[in-house]
Amino acid sequence: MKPIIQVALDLLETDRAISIGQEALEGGADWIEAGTPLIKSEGMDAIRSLREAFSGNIIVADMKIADTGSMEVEMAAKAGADIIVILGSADDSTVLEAVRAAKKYGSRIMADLISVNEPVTRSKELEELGVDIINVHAGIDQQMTGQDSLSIMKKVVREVNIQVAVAGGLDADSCAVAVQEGADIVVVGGNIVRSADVTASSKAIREAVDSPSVRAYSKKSIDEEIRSILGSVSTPNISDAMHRKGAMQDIFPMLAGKRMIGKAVTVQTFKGDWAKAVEAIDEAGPGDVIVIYNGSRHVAPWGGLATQSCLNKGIAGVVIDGAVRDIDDIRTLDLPVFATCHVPNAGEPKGFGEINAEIVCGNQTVKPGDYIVGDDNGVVVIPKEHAYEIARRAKEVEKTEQRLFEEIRRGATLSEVMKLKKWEKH
Ligand SMILES: O=C([C@H](O)CO)[C@H](O)[C@H](O)COP(=O)(O)O
Repeated sequence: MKPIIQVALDLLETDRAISIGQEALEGGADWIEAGTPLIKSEGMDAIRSLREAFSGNIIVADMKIADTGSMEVEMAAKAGADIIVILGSADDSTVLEAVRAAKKYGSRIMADLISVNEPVTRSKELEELGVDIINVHAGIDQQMTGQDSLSIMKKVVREVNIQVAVAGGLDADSCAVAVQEGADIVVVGGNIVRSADVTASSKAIREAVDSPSVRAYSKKSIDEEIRSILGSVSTPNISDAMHRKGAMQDIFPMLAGKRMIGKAVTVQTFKGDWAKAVEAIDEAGPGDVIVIYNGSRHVAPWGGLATQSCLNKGIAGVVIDGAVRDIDDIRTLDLPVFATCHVPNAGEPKGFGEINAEIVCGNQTVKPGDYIVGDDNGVVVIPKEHAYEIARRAKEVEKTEQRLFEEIRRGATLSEVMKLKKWEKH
């Protein structure tokens, strides 16, 4: 049987959900899911509206039922849902009540294994309890910390005889792997609904699940993955992902149009003393960013010769809380340089300070190995221990903005698209 694509409409407003759902169906999606955020935002009316708009399609209500199984299934079924989602971790009494109610109203039950400790054992129990579909799911917050659902899904498909769905940040490549490993249903949210071209994204997933064998899936190292994700987002996306933290203050690009991503080699120096700053070039390697605290706007610990030296070593860029000089040379060289200002005079190479100690640069703490990203907006520092999660969250921000941009391009204003008045704090 052809694999089923369930598009998860994780939006806050029904009107946007309907138009995005229509575009997803044009690309080849099969089932329409009223996402949990949509149901929480607009209630059963969201399901009613989707039922009306998509009369020929299966409607899944992602209720994530935790209790009162019968009552909540009845609500969703009467609103028009064909499949209703309960939490796999719900008590057996709730699951049984949900299953009984679903039978009464001619609906099916999908059990979501999000945060279930023993997913394989629980899947077998859920099958026994009468659930129709198991959904092996890494939740959106879990995905941001690197959890994925495919490895568990592979085990679950071998143990149960009911349909198995898989969800959790799936894209065309991972959908292809999922169906090759036996998934009957792929549930895709963000990678369809937050893309600028929903139809094209949905089509790419359709092609991937229909011809999965032609795709190669290569696993990157964590550092490669972090760098690759950070390479596709902006410093504003990262700042949003960090809840408006991480941006260096009073540090500006010295040349326009340069993007910089790398791991910090830190330098603490004092007012114009350029010895440690320049020695750090020899300590740093390809892909590193030298981050210097110098503390003077009037004497520079950095200039054109140091910049050229970095290029010889494949260093990714330089950030200076302080001044640079030789700005005319720096502008002709291909190295991203960020600093407080530029001045004519250098200091002296006295040798005070330290390389690779924790420093404060642009009013942000920077540890050796933290990820530093710079672009025309400025520089952000990402603590290394949270780099993967922040990169993933920044990517989600970027996807959301792409979709908003597209809707605004079609003629709406930002406040209209975001329903700003409705979502003001009361
Ligand atoms: O169920 C979901 C999540 O818990 C939010 O309610 C998502 O619909 C599901 O994870 C699919 O979305 P993506 O992970 O963005 O593909």
